[in-house]
Amino acid sequence: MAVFTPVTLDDLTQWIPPFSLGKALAIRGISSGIENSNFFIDTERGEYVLTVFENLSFEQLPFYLELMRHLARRGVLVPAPVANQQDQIINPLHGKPAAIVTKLEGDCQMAPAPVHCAAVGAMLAKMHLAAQDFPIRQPNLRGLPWWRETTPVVLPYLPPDGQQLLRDEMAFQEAFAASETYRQLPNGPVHADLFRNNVMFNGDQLSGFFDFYFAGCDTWLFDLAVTVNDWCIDLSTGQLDIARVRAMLDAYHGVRPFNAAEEAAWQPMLRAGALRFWLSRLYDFYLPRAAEMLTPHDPGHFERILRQRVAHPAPNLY
Ligand SMILES: Nc1ncnc2c1ncn2[C@@H]1O[C@H](COP(=O)(O)OP(=O)(O)O)[C@@H](O)[C@H]1O
Ligand SMILES: N[C@@H](CCOP(=O)(O)O)C(=O)O
Repeated sequence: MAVFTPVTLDDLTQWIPPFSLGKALAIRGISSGIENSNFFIDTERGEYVLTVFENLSFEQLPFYLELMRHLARRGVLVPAPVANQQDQIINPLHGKPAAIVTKLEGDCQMAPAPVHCAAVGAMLAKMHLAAQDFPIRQPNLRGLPWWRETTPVVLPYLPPDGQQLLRDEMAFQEAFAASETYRQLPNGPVHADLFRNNVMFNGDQLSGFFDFYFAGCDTWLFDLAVTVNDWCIDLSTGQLDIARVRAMLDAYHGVRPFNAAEEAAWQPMLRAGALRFWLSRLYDFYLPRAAEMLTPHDPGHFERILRQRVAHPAPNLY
């Protein structure tokens, strides 16, 4: 729905020469973004995506864009940032940071089958391995410290049974995060928001992961739990669909085998993945940002998922 900062073909024509993409031929705004102003641009060298960042600063952006550059160079399917002749990938446009990245072909797969889940699982494992030596470190900014801050802010808006669930789950997650099992979980840069709307498919062929702006360093299992909680469920109930879960986990394991600590941590981590998005959706629902123009996502969806994950044992990781 949003292009917050308009960019005309004239603006682009003046801005684009240092990128060696030839002349700008056309620009059209992408309506579906919610955070940034995104455009498809046609150049003499092909089609790209231009993003003008509305909230992230020049100081914050290198983690995300350099991570994408690092992953693309290692063959992980992600948009590759295009550098200018000075090798800069973040440049000011209308006073805001902006970047050009390669365009992923295809569309999002909003009704995934096991074949799609397998492709996502294998690419996610490949991404975790490829990001291991990424030199910039930033914690997951939506991790446990943020849950601690946010819980007391949203608690007053919840009915008694919701308050009880949130308090109990926070206590459970605090204990889990302090456990020896947790310490043994491999970690590194993760996407942390790999929902169906952040992956592109060209037919049944995965063409790439995008929207890295919640990425940070966290356990690899947390990333997988977030992904399973969106890709492998019945959206109306939050119940896991075992065929899709198996397809994703087996494909991931085939590229990056799980360890025993991860098996022990799997159910708590599925709960953590649900809690993280319950909290952010509660926050956005009850405390919307000024000038927020969007209908907030339903927090009840992740409350249902959390209750499901608490009540039912997780399928084996491997
Ligand atoms: N590299 C890309 N290749 C193809 N399409 C893209 C790319 N990046 C973004 N898009 C399109 O733009 C839309 C909005 O992008 P998104 O990153 O979700 O924006 P925002 O961060 O503003 O929410 C996506 O749904 C997708 O259709
Ligand atoms: N995936 C999150 C919201 C993050 O927004 P995105 O559209 O940029 O991925 C949710 O569903 O709560």
